[in-house]
Amino acid sequence: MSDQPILAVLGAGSWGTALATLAARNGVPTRLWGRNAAALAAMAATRRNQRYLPDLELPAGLAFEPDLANALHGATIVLIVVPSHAFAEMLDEIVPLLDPAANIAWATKGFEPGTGRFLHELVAEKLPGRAAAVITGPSFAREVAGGMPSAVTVHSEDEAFAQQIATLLHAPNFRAYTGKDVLGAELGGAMKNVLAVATGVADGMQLGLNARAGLITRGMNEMLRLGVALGARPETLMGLSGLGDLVLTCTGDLSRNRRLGIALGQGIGIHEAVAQIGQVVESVVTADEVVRLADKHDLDLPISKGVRAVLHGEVTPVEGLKALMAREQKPEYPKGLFGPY
Ligand SMILES: NC(=O)c1ccc[n+]([C@@H]2O[C@H](COP(=O)([O-])OP(=O)(O)OC[C@H]3O[C@@H](n4cnc5c(N)ncnc54)[C@H](O)[C@@H]3O)[C@@H](O)[C@H]2O)c1
Ligand SMILES: O=P(O)(O)OC[C@H](O)CO
Repeated sequence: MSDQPILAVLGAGSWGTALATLAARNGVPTRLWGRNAAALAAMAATRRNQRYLPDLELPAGLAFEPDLANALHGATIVLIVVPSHAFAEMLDEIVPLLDPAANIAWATKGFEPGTGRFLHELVAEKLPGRAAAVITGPSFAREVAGGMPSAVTVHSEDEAFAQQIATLLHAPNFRAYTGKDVLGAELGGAMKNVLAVATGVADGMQLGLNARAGLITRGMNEMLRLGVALGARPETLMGLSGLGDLVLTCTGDLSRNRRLGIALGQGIGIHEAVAQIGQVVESVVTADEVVRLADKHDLDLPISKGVRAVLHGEVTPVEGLKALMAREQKPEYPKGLFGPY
């Protein structure tokens, strides 16, 4: 691992731009690649990402590179921040272009659509032998870009690589904790997007604060049950990557997934709601994959399943809520907090 990393950030939306800015401010040579060459040229000229983070002044040390091969040339760390539906394709594109010394990090939250495979599984399959780390946790790009205090996690089986990524991003108001539970960290970041839709729907229907707290807590239970079944560490799910991001996204109106839920709860159709948000709303694809994984492990996750059904228009939000409330009475933790479930 090189002591003087060169960073390529792939994905010039709000989160890729915010993370690239943190690294560049730390003096790390950083290139930001995006698929829209005109947008990159405008960023280079104005030092602003006008569409995604207009208030952020982009540091002088941040370079913009529309050519993927140039962006990757000599880069020793590649940080992928494209939406989950584009993740596998992005890996395929970079495989022949990577520097032999390059290690891989990502801040995408989600699964491979259609298979429920974790992003770390895709990285291991397509880029074997390279250190791999996920950056996740409660972090609205706009707040990070505005220098507001934030704490995230970096998980990797390679502790030195996790530490290197944490150091690369560290700032007076940006703190990264490290860990080794890549699966747990990824599961928390993906599932909270689905659960945020549920609380958003309830808030859009003006069901009150009791409903919101109930959904967050029972949602956390779903995250723990699926996580433990898949081999995640419960403490990862109870930490920043799980509970932390769940609370943020279920209560913070900057969350696009929460805003989607609010719109659905107000009777707005899904296509119109997603178009109004105008950015990536990961729950739209992630809900299917959470339910796929739950079915595979024979787990009943009623909130996640309800969100999936509402997103597909199979039930209305009112019908979805009625179904949740009509479930049979049972103990809160039939088999203890951490299972076995
Ligand atoms: N924005 C946040 O606060 C935040 C925080 C943590 C994690 N994330 C995660 O980061 C990922 C990216 O989200 P974002 O917020 O930056 O999204 P965004 O909507 O702000 O931007 C999406 C970017 O992805 C690009 N893109 C879309 N399809 C692409 C493709 N096929 N190939 C290459 N680029 C493509 C778009 O051009 C755009 O630049 C998501 O998984 C999201 O959950 C976002
Ligand atoms: O806007 P959301 O709902 O995609 O959430 C953004 C981040 O994942 C919050 O940690």
